Amino acid sequence: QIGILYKKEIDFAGWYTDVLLKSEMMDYYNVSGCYILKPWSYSVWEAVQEWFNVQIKRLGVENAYFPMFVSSKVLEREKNHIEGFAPEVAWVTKAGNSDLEEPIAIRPTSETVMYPCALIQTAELPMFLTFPMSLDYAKWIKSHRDLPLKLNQWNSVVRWEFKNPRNFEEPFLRTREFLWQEGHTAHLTKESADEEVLQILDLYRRVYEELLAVPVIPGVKSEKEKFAGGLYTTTVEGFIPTTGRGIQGATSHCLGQNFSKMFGILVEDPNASAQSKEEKEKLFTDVVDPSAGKLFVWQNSWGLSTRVIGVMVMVHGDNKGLVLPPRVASIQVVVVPCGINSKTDHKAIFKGCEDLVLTLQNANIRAKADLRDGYTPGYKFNDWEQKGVPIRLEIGPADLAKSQAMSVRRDTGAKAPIALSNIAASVKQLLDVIQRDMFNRAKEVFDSHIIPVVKWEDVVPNLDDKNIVVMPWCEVEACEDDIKERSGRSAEPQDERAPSAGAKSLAIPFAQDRWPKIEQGTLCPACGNQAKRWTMFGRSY
Ligand SMILES: O=C(C[C@H]1NCCC[C@H]1O)Cn1cnc2c(c1=O)CCCC2
Ligand SMILES: [Mg+2]
Repeated sequence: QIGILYKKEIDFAGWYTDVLLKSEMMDYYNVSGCYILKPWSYSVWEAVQEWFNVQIKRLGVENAYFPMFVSSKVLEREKNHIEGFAPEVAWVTKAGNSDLEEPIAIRPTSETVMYPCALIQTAELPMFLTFPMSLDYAKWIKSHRDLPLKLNQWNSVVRWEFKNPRNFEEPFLRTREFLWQEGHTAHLTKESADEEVLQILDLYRRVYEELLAVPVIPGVKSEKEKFAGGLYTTTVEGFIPTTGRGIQGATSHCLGQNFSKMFGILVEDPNASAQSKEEKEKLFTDVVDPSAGKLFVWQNSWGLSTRVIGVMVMVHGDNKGLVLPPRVASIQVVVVPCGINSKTDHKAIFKGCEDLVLTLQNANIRAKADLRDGYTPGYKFNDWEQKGVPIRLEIGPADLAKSQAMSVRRDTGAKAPIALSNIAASVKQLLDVIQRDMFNRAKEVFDSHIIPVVKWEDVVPNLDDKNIVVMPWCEVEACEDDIKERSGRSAEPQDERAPSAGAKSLAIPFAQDRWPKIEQGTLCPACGNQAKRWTMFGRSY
């Protein structure tokens, strides 16, 4: 590889795909909107999975696997869940040369795969469903004692994103198939569901901040931006400084009882009086009367996808390529032999490199020696810098003589000799410093691009200056439509490739105390209604 050909701040799209290709994270595929995740990026996803799995299992979540196919009858059952999304659903209509009786959808998400009814809720269902079918989800919910039910899937989903030609698909950020985890839980009470929504959202915050060194802002979505099938949506919002656009990092929704009412997921109400015999009988008639001491369960669903990889690349990458946070780097330290020529004893140097790698590996540091023949040290330096390896250790005759290695940080380029004695502890410490510095730098950039705005005329200039604005906002849905409309035009001549689209509400941050308390009489800058909470608005992915 001859280095990254694009400059991040000049041609961001070109830079992004060049970095993904040259670092060997991704490769193109001949179905548009689909990409290959090569080991260098898949190992980042594995690091996220390993950490997240430990955390959700502590919360009592169990992993399961459901079919990827959904019948149209079931998919279109929860009306407002599907409306607006329909164009994105991919369908199987044939097997071999014969058409299928009924087209079958490929899951775009699995609510309608996992929640189909078990008990009757209306006579409209075909007869074969009028017996207590053990159909998936509700089968696990025979009694309130089975609650809370907490399942998660690691899988891929398909959304046939149709794009206007200008908006190229972006690998990891928006693809037609992507990997994610989708958690789906059922609770007896709203309180139990509410608590879990926030527990999961904080795990998402930690995936970004502690593993990927990417700062995010947790908050709640506006009514317009929330998941239409749910009760409310919480989110962790990220920021891509190069474009000044916000990006939804992951979402944790409370679905309320919307889906349980639609799919008839009922349990007997533990507080209801002991049901009479005939009331129990009633359950298996053709109409379930929820008032018969039954209650619809409260549900959550939450998802984080391989989008996290794209955000990490965009936030940390530079004009030499990828910059990996140590916590998710599959190689944290690369050892490169130097100063080898006809006069030097390269065997001793290679041995020194191999011993050093073993010492580091024994301390659980992911280290590798690059002893490839036929490549100069300079070539190797460039190669590993492109791949974003956090630390390079150079070992030459002079270093060996002084029993030291020359360390080079990928994030800042800083060089410093490190004594070989106790080198594992020093390298561990340096990795921690790199992880923390990467986060702190990104946080400082994010924070300095969130501009509090109380007058409308300050909105568009700040957006055009690649910022997010935070406003004391009225939370009126019509006002949000108006803001999107009015913030589309930009004072600057439009960059024909990335039109300055209107600003959407990104989140209502939970941490309102970053900004002055909103008093009676503080008016929404867009419409003049009484403001309620500080809300982030920005152009977004
Ligand atoms: O997927 C969700 C909600 C929920 N699904 C599970 C994980 C968390 C969360 O994303 C929202 N959603 C987004 N996009 C689509 C759908 C959809 O329901 C359904 C049809 C195709 C496109
Ligand atoms: Mg979508």
